[in-house]
This record gives sequence, structure tokens and C-alpha cells, in this order.
Amino acid sequence: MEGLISLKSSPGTSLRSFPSFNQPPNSFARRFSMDLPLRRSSFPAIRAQHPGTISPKEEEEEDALKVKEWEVGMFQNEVAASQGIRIRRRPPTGPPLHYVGPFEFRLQNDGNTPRNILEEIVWHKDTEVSQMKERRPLATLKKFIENAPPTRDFVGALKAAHSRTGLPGLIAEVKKASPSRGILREDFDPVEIARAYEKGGAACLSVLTDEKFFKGSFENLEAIRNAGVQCPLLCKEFVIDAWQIYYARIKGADAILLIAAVLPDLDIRYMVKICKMLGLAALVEVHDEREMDRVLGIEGIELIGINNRNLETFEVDISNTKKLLEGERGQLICQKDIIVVGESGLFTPDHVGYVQEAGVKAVLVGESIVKQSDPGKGITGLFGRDISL
Ligand SMILES: O=C(O)c1ccccc1NCC(=O)[C@H](O)[C@H](O)COP(=O)(O)O
Repeated sequence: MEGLISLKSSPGTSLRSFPSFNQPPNSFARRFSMDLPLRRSSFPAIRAQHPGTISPKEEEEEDALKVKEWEVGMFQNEVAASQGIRIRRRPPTGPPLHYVGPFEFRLQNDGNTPRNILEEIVWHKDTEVSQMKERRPLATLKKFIENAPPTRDFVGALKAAHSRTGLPGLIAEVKKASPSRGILREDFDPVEIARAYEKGGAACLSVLTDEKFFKGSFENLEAIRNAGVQCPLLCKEFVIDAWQIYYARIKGADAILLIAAVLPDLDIRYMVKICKMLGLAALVEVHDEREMDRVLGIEGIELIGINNRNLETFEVDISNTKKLLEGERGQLICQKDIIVVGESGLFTPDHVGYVQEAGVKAVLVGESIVKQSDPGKGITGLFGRDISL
């Protein structure tokens, strides 16, 4: 457990028992992680419609639910840590003071400061997603899905491009900015860039939907889909909740990213199943051997991305792809017929050749092509030849 929690009773009050965070994770955590946000969402809505109609008892219930939700966050952190995941799902300081009633609540650890950029993104995402869920509950999303156009075959498009060109199939990224590089392109028109990529021979596109850190959006994803771009689309998000997968499907995604550095095994298993149910491909991203071994232990994975960028330090090293595909891991990947995508830091035909030699059948590239005045020609530069033919 991260640090110590001290609960001091205020004068004249007795100390209520507070659940231990070291209880084994069980259905409790799962139940709350799925149901709670939906139940919570009704409270603010009711309050908005009927101001002043929430009784003290209901308010107490709402607070109790928020406390439970915070406990779940702590469970999730513990489960994740046991799998070597360093990213904590939520800040360790817990719910605001009034949620714990009469107690003074303090954490004696490193407080609310994220340890690295990935953790900062995840903490922000947690707040963002709960707000989005309140505005559009899952039940509403499910209705939209019934009328959504069918998904396109993301993995099939990569395989077809690889067989056609003899080169890794390209997932070209529509990326305006990044935490490590800042703004990559000032005159950023997502649809124009997507069309240029398609014309340049990209098999699939990756569209960043995170607004705060990457200046992307779900509107960009939707606009590209509605513009008639044929390449299947990857929703490049920081998924922490199954709700986001449903939302991505509605906004036109054909595939979605799941990051092993953020998601415990059980979440990956569960989310991969949801993706299948919705007709989406899941690109499960790993960065080190431990993450690769965890993901290889999960049934039903068709697509693994090896990120050459360490998302905690920004360090990029393309030899990471080779390292993770050597020996038994590479053999197991072949046996399981998994397509591997080499991600990040690819700028030249030599780089592409290097990761292809290591065993990838696809590459995911952003910076080197999005920065070119004609991103389609950027693709020709990246591969050393025109791959649209
Ligand atoms: O790109 C970043 O700075 C970054 C920081 C923190 C988390 C994720 C980040 N990038 C996501 C990606 O991995 C890349 O957008 C993608 O692989 C393309 O990389 P590149 O070709 O190097 O732009």
C-alpha cells in the first residue's frame, strides 16, 4: 500500500471503521468499477432537474458511493501493482474531505503529484471519462450503436497491405501534438491529412482523440469517418473504462488502443471481449518484456503493438522492437498468428527495414510523416518508395 492513511476524528465524534485496502480484490471491486459510475450519474442529473429535492439521506448515500468508488480505485492500484504496473489509476489522496464525514483525512505519502506523464494522463482521463459518462450514460450509447455503420476490417487491411507491398502495413497517425514534442503541425486539418495518408498508401489510420495532451478529439475521428476515408481507423486513446470503447465505436472507430502499462490483465481480457462484441480490433500495446509476457498469456489477442517510446520517460529506442521479438516470445507470436506493430520513432527506410527484420508486419508512424508539407509524400520518404501503387 502506498503510504499511510490517517483518519482523525473531529472533537465530539467517534471514529467509524474504515475498510482495509489490503482485502483481496474480489467481485466487489469489479461490481463497483462497472456499475457505480452509472448509478452515480443519476444523482447530478436529478439534482439539476429538481434543485433542492435531494434529501440529506440521498446526499449521504451519494457520498458513501463516492467513498466506495475511491476504495475501488485503491483496489485497482493494488491489483495493477501486483502485475508490475507502475501507473496508479487515481491519485492516492482519496475523496474530498466531506466524503469521509466528520473525519479529517490526510495521506502521508507523495500526495497528488503524478510520477510521470503517463500517470498524469491517466488521472486526467479518469476525471474526464466520469464527466463524459454522466452526460452520455452507457444505455444511451448502446442505442446509438444499433444504428452505427458497420466496422471495417483493421487487421485484414494491414495483412493485405503487407502482402501487396512486401513492406509492413502502415498505420499513419493523425497527430497534431504530443507531450514529448509539442505542436507537430500548426496548419492541422485532420480530414485533409487523412486523405493525404490514404492517397499515399496507408493501410489504416490512427486518430488521436485525447484533447488535453495531444490536441486531438473525437470530432476529428468522426469527421474523418464521415468524409468517406476508406482506411480503417484506430481510436488512439488512453482507455481506462469500457465506456470509452462504446464511445469510440459510435464515433467511427474500427479499432482501439489498449495500453498494458495502464490496464491490469483482467481489464485487458474483458475489454478485448467487448471489442470483439462491437466488431472492433484491439491493438494491445506493450513496451517491455513483462508487459509482452502478460499480454501473450491472454487469449484472443490478434494485434500487439510494441512501443519504442517509454511513455514514462519519453525515451525512444527502436531496438526495443527487436528485443521483445527475440527468442521464445517471437516464436510464440508466430504460433499464435499475432500481427505485431512497431510503434514510434520511425523516420527512415532503414528504420522501417530494421523493425521489419525484427518481425513486425505493420508500423505505426506519426511525427515523421505528419510534419511533412504533403503527408502522403512523407510516406514515400519513410518507405523509400511509393507504396500506393
Ligand atoms: O508521443 C508522445 O510524446 C507520447 C507521450 C506519452 C504517451 C504517448 C505518446 N505517444 C503515443 C505514441 O506512442 C505515438 O503517438 C505513436 O506511436 C507514433 O509515434 P511517432 O511516430 O514517434 O510520432
